[in-house]
Amino acid sequence: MHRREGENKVKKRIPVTVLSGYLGSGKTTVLNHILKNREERKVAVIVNDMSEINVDASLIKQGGFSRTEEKLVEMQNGCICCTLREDLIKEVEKLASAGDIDYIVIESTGISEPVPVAQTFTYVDESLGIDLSAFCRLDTMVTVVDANRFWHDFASGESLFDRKEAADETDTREVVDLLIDQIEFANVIVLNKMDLVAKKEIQELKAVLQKLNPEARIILTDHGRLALNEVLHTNLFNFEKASQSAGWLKELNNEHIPETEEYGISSFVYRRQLPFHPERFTSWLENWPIEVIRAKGFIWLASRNDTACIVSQAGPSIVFQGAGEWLAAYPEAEREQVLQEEPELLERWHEEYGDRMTELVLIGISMDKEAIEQSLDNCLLTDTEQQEEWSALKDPLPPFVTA
Ligand SMILES: Nc1nc2c(ncn2[C@@H]2O[C@H](COP(=O)(O)OP(=O)(O)OP(=O)(O)O)[C@@H](O)[C@H]2O)c(=O)[nH]1
Repeated sequence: MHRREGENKVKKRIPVTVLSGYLGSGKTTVLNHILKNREERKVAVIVNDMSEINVDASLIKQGGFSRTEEKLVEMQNGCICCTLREDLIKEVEKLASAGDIDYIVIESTGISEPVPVAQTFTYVDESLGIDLSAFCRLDTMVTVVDANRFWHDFASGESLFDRKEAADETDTREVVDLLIDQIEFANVIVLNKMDLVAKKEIQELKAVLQKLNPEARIILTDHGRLALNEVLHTNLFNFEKASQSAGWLKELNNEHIPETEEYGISSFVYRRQLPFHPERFTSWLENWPIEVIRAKGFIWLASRNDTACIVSQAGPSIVFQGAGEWLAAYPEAEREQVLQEEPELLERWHEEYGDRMTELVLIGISMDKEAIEQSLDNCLLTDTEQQEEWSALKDPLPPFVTA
């Protein structure tokens, strides 16, 4: 009896598809295509667009549906950007509780990060007293990629601010970082505008995207024409899984993704249990090998011996920051406690250095693995340098900003 009630409850939760994708990639085109082909489904739409609303309003009104059945909600006082959006939560709740809706499709702005949008559906907002997961469930995160602009945007080195597309003057995000976030968190990647790109280039780009996100389903489209079941009712979204689906993370966790030989796309992990010399490593960062398109991982820098550093690169954007202390730098009692609780950490524990280690995943096209490894090895402390006082080594990198 109880089980049946539970099942009914789950069935009633309205599935939600979120359309992300950089500005102009074709989100609205996909949305209009969904509305044109929705057949009997009663689809409500939430548009959160910084630019003018260009969802075909006639598609919303057409067909004699009442407003409760088909609804277009426009949210123009801001965007679903970097924080959880109170207005999004309220809108979704309003739509869901009005009933008589089969599906909700949200078009987020081209500059929104996907994780906070997804969190909107999984976290209870105590200040509002609303738990969206009681009304609806996130079904699919879709990212639309403009096949014709991808490499241009990827390599541009521009920030959203440079392009006058930033949320405000404090928004310093780089275009390429946003592209990567949207790709790495998607269940479905719609590689759109294939009519504008040669077939071979499309296949190569598809292989790159698959390497960046091995879990994602990739659909090739022109003018957003896709089968609706590829983006609606897929049941693909799972927060835990989505957070673990990035290609670099899989590689770091030893789930090597087979190479795509045809296009020379490959990946490897650079692992060493010796620290980098700060000057030589900085100079390596400044001369980043162009064939590496995405890299992320932990760095052990001799001059910051207690801090696990993180480097995250996507195209020309390289972010280097602190990620907390190595466990080996903890006070002894605390360290012992953690090691007791997580004994698997001991498997990689070095007698002298503990968990200090560089582990960097590199994904690229036509990479010369040996040459890259050699160039990184050249940055490691030499035997003589290991005898010196590491904290006295000149460190040209800026200090980490702590929140
Ligand atoms: N050639 C071609 N043009 C397309 C395709 N898909 C969309 N477009 C055009 O690309 C432009 C941008 O498409 P939109 O659907 O408005 O893109 P968007 O992602 O919603 O854009 P923003 O709302 O500004 O972020 C429009 O002029 C579309 O007609 C396609 O597959 N091929």
